[in-house]
Parts: sequence; structure tokens; C-alpha cells
Amino acid sequence: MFQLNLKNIDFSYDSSRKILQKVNMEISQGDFIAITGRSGSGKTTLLKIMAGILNPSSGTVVINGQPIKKDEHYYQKIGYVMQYAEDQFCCETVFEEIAFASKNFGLNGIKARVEKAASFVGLDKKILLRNPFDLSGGEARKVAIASAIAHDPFFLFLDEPFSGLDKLGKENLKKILSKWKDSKKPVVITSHNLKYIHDFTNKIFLLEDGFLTQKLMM
Ligand SMILES: Nc1ncnc2c1ncn2[C@@H]1O[C@H](COP(=O)(O)OP(=O)(O)OP(=O)(O)O)[C@@H](O)[C@H]1O
Repeated sequence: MFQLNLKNIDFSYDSSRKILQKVNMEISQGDFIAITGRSGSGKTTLLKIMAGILNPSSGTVVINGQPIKKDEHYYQKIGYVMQYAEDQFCCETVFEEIAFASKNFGLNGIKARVEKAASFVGLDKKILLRNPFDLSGGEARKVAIASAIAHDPFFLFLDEPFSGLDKLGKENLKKILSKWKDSKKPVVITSHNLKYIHDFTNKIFLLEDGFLTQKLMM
């Protein structure tokens, strides 16, 4: 079991604007955390810092009391679903896409992992041979999630996963998230619109002018 803490995180891309200011957050077993805020408020940036993709300008990301080391041990604990599924695709088949991280980490049982992840998100086996760039938005999002979970991460980070989905796609995604929640492994999700995830979340944060504040749950 792992706990992640963001401690006094500041971040700027350049000197014109502070994107994050003194951001603190704890992410523990059982958490389903939503981060909301207007477009451009820094939600993706914050998620990338948690995932070890971006370095904070100051402050620390801590796992079980120790600053994270951006190495394979850390990245293997993370599943990251990008805002636009196609941005994370790099392979010629859906199978290879879902297998990609597990292969990189040198894990065993690749075929079983891919099939388990595909089945978890409700992907038909026939789709595994398709090109990931030729899928519908809903299928692509499922492949992106399967790719993020096949290596069995502890933390799951999803960036605006409901965007671009139709009503059925949103309902499907809610079912996937609801199943994942049963594992009690922590989830952090960014969303403009909380209505789809309100039922799952135990903590809601608002990012505004660089500052993160926790909202009271209704
Ligand atoms: N690589 C970059 N270089 C410079 N500025 C950037 C870079 N990436 C993002 N930004 C800027 O940083 C700010 C925060 O961006 P970010 O993508 O984190 O916001 P967001 O809340 O996720 O937005 P959205 O809801 O529209 O996805 C924005 O003003 C954006 O233009």
C-alpha cells in the first residue's frame, strides 16, 4: 500500500505566470479525488507533477514519506490516462498499445494482462488487432484506460476522461470507474464537470489562480 503527498508544490512554465502555488494534497488507499477548475487553471499540469512527468519548480512529491525517484519503480505504480487518448498511443495495434507499459517494465504474462485489462474496460477481443488510431472516441478512451491499468498500477490518474464521449460512452466510463473503485486503489481525476463523478468522489478540489482548495462534499 502506498501514500502520495504533494508538499508545497509551486510550478511555472515561464516567468509570466505561476500555474501552481503552495499546493498540498494527500492521496491514500480508498481515495477517489476529483480536481476541477476552469480551462487553463492547471489541472493537467498538477496531474503530470503527481505522475512524475513534470518536475515542480519547488516543493516535493513524496511517496510513503520519501521524495519520489523518477525511476521504473515509481512509474510502475502509476497509471496515467491522457486527456486525448490518441496522444498516448504509439503502437500499430491495440494489443501492442495495451501491452506497451507492461513490456517496458519487463513484466510476465503479457497476453493475459492485455486480455484482462481489455475485458475490464469492456473491449471486444476482436478490437485487439485493430489500429488504435482508427477507433471511435469511446473505443479509444477504453484502450487508453486498458493501457494505463494492464501493468497493475497502484495510483490511477485520469485527465478529463469524460470529454468527447457521448451519453453511452459516459455511462460506460462510469461503470469502469465504479469497478476500479472497488479495488480501493486511489484515483485522481480531473474534470470540468463534476456531475459524472460526484457519486464516486470522496474529495473534491478546486484549482483557481494557482491555489488548490478542498470543497465540502454535498
Ligand atoms: N508546455 C507548456 N508550456 C507553456 N505553457 C503551458 C504548457 N502547458 C500548459 N501551459 C499553460 O499552462 C496553463 C495550465 O495548463 P493546463 O493544461 O495544466 O490546464 P488545465 O486546467 O488542464 O486546462 P484544460 O481544462 O483546458 O485542459 C495554461 O495557461 C496553459 O496554456
